Amino acid sequence: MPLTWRDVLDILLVGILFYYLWRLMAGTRALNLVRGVLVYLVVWFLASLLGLSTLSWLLGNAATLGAFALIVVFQPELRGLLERIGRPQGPRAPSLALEELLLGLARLSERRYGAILALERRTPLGEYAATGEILEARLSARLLQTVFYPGTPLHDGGAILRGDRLFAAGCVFPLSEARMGLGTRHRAALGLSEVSDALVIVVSEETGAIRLAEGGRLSPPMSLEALREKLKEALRA
Ligand SMILES: Nc1ncnc2c1ncn2[C@@H]1O[C@H](COP(=O)(O)OP(=O)(O)OP(=O)(O)O)[C@@H](O)[C@H]1O
Repeated sequence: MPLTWRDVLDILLVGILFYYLWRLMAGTRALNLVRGVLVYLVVWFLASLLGLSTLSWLLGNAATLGAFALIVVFQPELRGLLERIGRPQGPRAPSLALEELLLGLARLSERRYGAILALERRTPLGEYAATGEILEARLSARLLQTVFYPGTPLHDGGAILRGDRLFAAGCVFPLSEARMGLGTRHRAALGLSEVSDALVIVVSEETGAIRLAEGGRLSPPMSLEALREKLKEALRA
């Protein structure tokens, strides 16, 4: 059968689809899943090819059950994936009071006030804001210190920035499953960055170190200068 332009288009689109899926999954647990599924399919294929009927029957039946099990186990990743596919395009964030934010972070870090701050971008974080207290207050360095002052009812949990407003505080973020040798504050920052496009800043209570979680990756401790550049760049994109 001759190759038509439709076949070429078909192959091209499938290629692009796989390329984007691969990019979306890079650095997530889902990549291990894909490798696992590929090994499974190869073994299944070989079993059928060699006529190993019991093994191929077993693998065939387990595949149906396994598909449902995978949907349950990888529900957070699938959710993150679908969210990224459906994310609206356009400006990523309204104006951010960057210098006020950096000043606040500097104070939190000096004083070792543990903090977790999510900068909302295209993914609406309303459902996480609803787990805490809605503040809708103009962001200031002093407000940040007040919210994260140890012992206040709102210091426990994460805060959400929407543009130049501190939208909510005391919020519960989803915990990442990744093993990284850090506590729940860092796991919550990473977790939220896995299921949304938020930039999540963490200040460690133990060391005062500032890190940034974005797209399922947590940075090493970074200086305020580096964070300023990173935020400028990310919010421009
Ligand atoms: N799911 C969550 N969402 C938002 N914040 C959370 C969540 N889980 C824990 N936290 C915050 O993390 C705090 C516990 O931090 P923990 O000491 O376990 O973390 P850590 O990563 O070791 O950070 P640190 O270096 O600050 O000690 C809690 O008091 C709470 O404020």
